[in-house]
Amino acid sequence: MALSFIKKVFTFGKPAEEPVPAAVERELEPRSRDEDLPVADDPVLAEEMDTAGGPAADIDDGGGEAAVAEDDVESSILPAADQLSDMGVVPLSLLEAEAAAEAEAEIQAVAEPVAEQPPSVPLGHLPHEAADPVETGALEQPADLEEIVEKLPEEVPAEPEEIPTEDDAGLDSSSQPISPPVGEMPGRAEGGGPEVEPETGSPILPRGFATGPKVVEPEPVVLQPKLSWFQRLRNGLARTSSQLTGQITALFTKRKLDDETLQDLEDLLIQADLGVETAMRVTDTLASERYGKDVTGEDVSRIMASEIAKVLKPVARPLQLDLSHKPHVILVVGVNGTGKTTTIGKLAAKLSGAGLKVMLAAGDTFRAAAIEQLKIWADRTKSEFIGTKLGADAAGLAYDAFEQAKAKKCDVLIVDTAGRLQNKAELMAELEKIVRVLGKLDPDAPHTVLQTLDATTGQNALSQVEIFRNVAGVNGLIMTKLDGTARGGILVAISAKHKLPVYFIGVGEGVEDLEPFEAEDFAHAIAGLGQ
Ligand SMILES: Nc1nc2c(ncn2[C@@H]2O[C@H](COP(=O)(O)OP(=O)(O)OP(=O)(O)O)[C@@H](O)[C@H]2O)c(=O)[nH]1
Repeated sequence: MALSFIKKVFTFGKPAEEPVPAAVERELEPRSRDEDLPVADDPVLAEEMDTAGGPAADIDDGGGEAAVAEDDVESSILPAADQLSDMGVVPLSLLEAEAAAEAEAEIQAVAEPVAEQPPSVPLGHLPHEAADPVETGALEQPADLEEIVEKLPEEVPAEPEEIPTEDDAGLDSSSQPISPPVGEMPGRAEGGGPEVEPETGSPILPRGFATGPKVVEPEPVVLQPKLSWFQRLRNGLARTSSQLTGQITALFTKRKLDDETLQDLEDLLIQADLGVETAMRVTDTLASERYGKDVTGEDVSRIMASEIAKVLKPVARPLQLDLSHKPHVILVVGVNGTGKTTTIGKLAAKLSGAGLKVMLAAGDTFRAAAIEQLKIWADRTKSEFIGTKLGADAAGLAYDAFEQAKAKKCDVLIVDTAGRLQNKAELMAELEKIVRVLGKLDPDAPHTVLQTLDATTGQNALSQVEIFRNVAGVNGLIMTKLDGTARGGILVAISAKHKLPVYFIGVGEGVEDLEPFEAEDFAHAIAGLGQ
């Protein structure tokens, strides 16, 4: 390499009449052969630039040592100036040397951009719309470019490098971009998550896949809008109301109100558990107002809501607490699973939240889980708690509870009882005993006997009230599980028949899902109307 530069910078032409001395020729001859010189990797451009005064320092191909070695070689093979003249060697002029160096630099300047053509935009594959910069003259092509390119076959790929496509990987690329969009890049978590260093040599994956460690996204905080009680009631009664109003609308589509439609409506309302009495009230009112006229489903819903409200108003009463009694005793009874324990917890939350001192007594001595469940509610609601061992006498516990509540000056004592089927005489007798024992401690106790009713049981709830009323003297009702049932109409039938106060209704398992019973709200919700 250095030798080629030397060849360019120095002319070895000598006057013919002055032959080179044989000794000198011998000394020069072996060193004039390229193969005898140490050769760097890039024998043409970089080193020549270096020697020609170009930016040698910038071109460090890692062969620094080689360059130093070449310098040594050059100095060892370069004859001194006076020696050259002695040898008849005539140095090129400075201008000639510069011209040679410039020529080499030009070759490199032209060659480099060609060699750096991005493989993804191959020549000849420009879109037709895009003007060819060479054709338009925007990019002036050097006249000798072809020649230069020919000289550098290894540096200019004849064919552009193909980017491997999904086809190459045996995958369908018909609708695939060559570069997958952000989020589908290998090594990048989907959804633009934190970037993950792609593994070297990782394959191009189909859409919907990503490589790298699983990125755990933080749980999005979903703020639930706070619903009003009426909204929750409507949601809870949605199944009941949609079934009812759907059937009514179907019945009154393009029909005048006649005897037949009235009879159909009455049947429909009875099947919806509203009870015969309420069904007849609705049809009578409808007939008196609209007989022989066109009637819409909404007309019927409004009249139905109005009649239901009339039935419910007398029973929608607040639970009266006589706080002259310390404690006011509430005995909670009902069939298994109707929601006694849960309802006690919800009531305790309301009462202790209002500043009353409450004691909860675990009178369901049949179920260990029931005792534990009530203890949890007592802790949650900061209420006093009294329990006994499994299988112990429930009446005895009721007695102890009253004594303790009195001693602790509790305002309210709520006694849980075991669920029992109304036809189990033995269990019903035990319930009677609890009532008797409490009556011995305070002639008015229990002051309130609350029965929980599960709305999903439908017509069966009517007979449950009948029996518990006779055995335990039930004097108030709470209907639970009005949410998710299509049988909410049963509350209307029970109210019409027993005329017992309905204090609260439950529309869910949460502590806030128990609210005072409001006749108008319930009537509107069940008829699918607004407040
Ligand atoms: N969806 C819904 N579930 C309720 C409601 N009230 C109570 N529950 C659920 O009904 C189930 C039974 O409730 P409990 O309070 O254990 O009933 P219980 O009458 O004490 O049961 P026993 O001790 O077996 O007699 C529980 O899973 C409660 O969470 C309500 O209003 N709506």
